[in-house]
Amino acid sequence: MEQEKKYSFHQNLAYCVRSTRKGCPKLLFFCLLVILVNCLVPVVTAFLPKVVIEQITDGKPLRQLLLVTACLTGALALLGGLQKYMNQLIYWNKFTMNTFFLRLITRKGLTTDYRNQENEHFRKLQSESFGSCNGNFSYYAQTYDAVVLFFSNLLGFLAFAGILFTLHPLLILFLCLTTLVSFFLNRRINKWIEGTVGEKSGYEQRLRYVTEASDDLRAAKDIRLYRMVDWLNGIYDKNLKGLLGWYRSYTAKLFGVSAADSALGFLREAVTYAFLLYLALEGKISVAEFVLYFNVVAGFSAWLGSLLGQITDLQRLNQAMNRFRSYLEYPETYRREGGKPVGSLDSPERIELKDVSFRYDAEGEDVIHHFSLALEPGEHLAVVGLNGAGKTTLVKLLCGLTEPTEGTVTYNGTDIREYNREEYYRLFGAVFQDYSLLPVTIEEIVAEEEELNVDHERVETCLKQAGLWEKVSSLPEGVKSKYNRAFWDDGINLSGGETQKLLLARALYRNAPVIVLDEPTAALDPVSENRLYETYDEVMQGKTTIFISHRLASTRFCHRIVLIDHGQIAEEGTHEELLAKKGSYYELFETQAKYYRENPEGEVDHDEA
Ligand SMILES: Nc1ncnc2c1ncn2[C@@H]1O[C@H](COP(=O)(O)OP(=O)(O)OP(=O)(O)O)[C@@H](O)[C@H]1O
Repeated sequence: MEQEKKYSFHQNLAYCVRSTRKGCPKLLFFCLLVILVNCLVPVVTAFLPKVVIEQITDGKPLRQLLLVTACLTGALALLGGLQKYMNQLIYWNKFTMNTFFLRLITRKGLTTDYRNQENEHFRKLQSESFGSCNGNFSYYAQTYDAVVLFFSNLLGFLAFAGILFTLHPLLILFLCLTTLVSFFLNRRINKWIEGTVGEKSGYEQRLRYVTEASDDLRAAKDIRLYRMVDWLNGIYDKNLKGLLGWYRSYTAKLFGVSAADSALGFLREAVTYAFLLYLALEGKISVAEFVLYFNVVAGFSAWLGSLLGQITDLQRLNQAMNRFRSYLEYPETYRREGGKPVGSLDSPERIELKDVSFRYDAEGEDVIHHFSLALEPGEHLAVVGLNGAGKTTLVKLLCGLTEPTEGTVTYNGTDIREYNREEYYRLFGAVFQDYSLLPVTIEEIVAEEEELNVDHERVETCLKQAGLWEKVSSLPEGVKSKYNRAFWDDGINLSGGETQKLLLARALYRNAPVIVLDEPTAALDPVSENRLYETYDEVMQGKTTIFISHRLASTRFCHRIVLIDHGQIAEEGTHEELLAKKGSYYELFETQAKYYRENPEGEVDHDEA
C-alpha cells in the first residue's frame, strides 16, 4: 500500500516512550514499577514454600518459622497491593495518553494538505487511527499493557531460567522448544491477519457508512424519498456477511492453534514433572527443592508462553502503530514555515495557470488538461461549462487547495508552491458548493473570530451586502443568534438560500483580494439573485473575482467569460463576443434562454434573457 510506514518494534517502542514523556511522563514510571513488581511477586511466591519447608525440616524454632513466613507473606501482600494500585494508576493515565494522541490525530486531520483529505488511502488511515485511540481498550491503550506484560514476562523468564539452569540446562532447552512450536503456530495466524486487514477494514468502513447515513439528517430526505432503505440494507447485509466470514475464518484458525497449543502444553508438563519426580525419588533434590522446582517449571512455561504470546500481540500492535504513524507522518508537500510571504493582502496581483494539467487518480484521466489562463488584478472572470467540466477543480487549483499534476500556478509571478500556504489561503474569500459552518453565533461565523474580536459594523455591512441583514436583524438575538439547532437548544437554522447569503457575507468580511464564488446564486430567489448582480461591481470593486455559474445570463457583468469543456478552455470573451461567435456558449445560452421567452419559437432578446 502506498505511503505505509514499516517501523520495527524497538523504533515504535522508542516512539511510544518519547510520546509518553511528552504526554504523561508519570505513566512511564508507573509502567516500570509495575514491571518490577510483576516479576517479584511470582519469584517470592515460588520461594515461599521452599523456605517454609526448609524451616520445618531443619527443625527451626516455631517463632522463627512464624516470623519468616509472616515476612514473606507480608512482602507478598505489599507487592500485591502495590501491583493493583499501579495498574489502577496506569489505567487512568492511559486516558491522558489517549487524549494526547487524539489531539495529534485531530490536528493532523484539520491541517493536512487538502489533497490528502481527498485521498482515499489517507482517509482510511485516518479512520483507523481514530479507532486506534478511541477508548481505553483501543489498540493504542493496549500497547501499554502489552509492553508492560512483555517486559514483566522477560524479567520473570530470565529469573526462572536462572533457577532452572541450576537443575539441568537441557530442561530449559526442552521447555523452550515446545513453547517455540506454539509460538510459530500463532505467528501464522498473525500473518494471515496482516494479509487480510485491508479486507476487514473495508467491510467495517462500509458498515460504518450505512450506520452513519441512518442518523445523518442531510441524508434522511433522500433516503426516504428515493427509497434507499433496501439498497442501504443490502450494502449492510453484504458487508456484515463479509465481516462475519472474516471472523469465522479467524476463530477457526485460532481454535486450531489453541488445540495444538494445549497438546504441546500437556507434553511439556508431563515430561518435566516426571523428571522432577525421578530426581526426588532418587534423592538428588530435597522435598523443599522439589516444591521450588515444581513451582518454577510451571512458572517458567507460563512466562515463556506468555512472552512469546506477547511477541505475537506486539507484532499485531506494531502493525496498528505503523498505520497510525503512517497517518500522522503522511507527507505534507505544501510549504508552511519557510515558505515565502505572499505580500500585501490589500490588493490582488496577477494569478496565472501555466499549462496546468490535473488528475485526481494517478491512473485516471486529466480533469484539467493543458490549461493556461491569466487573471489580471481586479478582473472579474466568469467560468461556465457543463457539469463535470472541471470548474470547481480549476478553482481548487487556483486557491492552492490542490496541486497541478503538471504545469504551475503563479501569483505575482511566483510559483505558489514557494509561498507559505497558510498565507496564500488568506488571499481568498470563497463560497463553495459544499461548506461547513461552525455552531457559533451568526456574527462569529461571518467574522471567523470570537465575539471579542468581531468588527460589528463590518459584520452588519457584509450581511447587508449579502442580502441577509433583514432576516438576521429580525431574529430575537440578531447577530448574536446561535447557528444550528441540533447543537444549541435555542439555536436557529437557515434555509438553503439564507445559508448561501451567510456564506457570501463571510467571504466579504474576509476582505480578501480574490473572491471565488462557486454557484453562489443556485439557492437564491430571483430578487436576491438580481440584487447580487446589480451590486456586484460595487461590492467587488478592486478585487479579482472568479464567478462560477450555470446561469449564463448572470455572467454578463463579468469582464471576461471562459467556457470550459473537458478540462480545457473551449471559448473565451465577453458575453456579447461569445454570442456573436455563435459557438458552444451561444448554443447553451439559447437552450437556457428559450424558457424565458414568451414565444418559444421567437428569437431571443440577448439583453433581456
Ligand atoms: N475528489 C474527487 N475525486 C475524484 N474525482 C473528482 C473529485 N472531484 C471531482 N472529480 C471529478 O472531476 C471532474 C470535474 O469535477 P468538477 O467538480 O471540477 O466539475 P464542475 O465543472 O465543477 O461540475 P459541476 O458543474 O457539476 O459543479 C468530474 O468528472 C468529477 O467526477
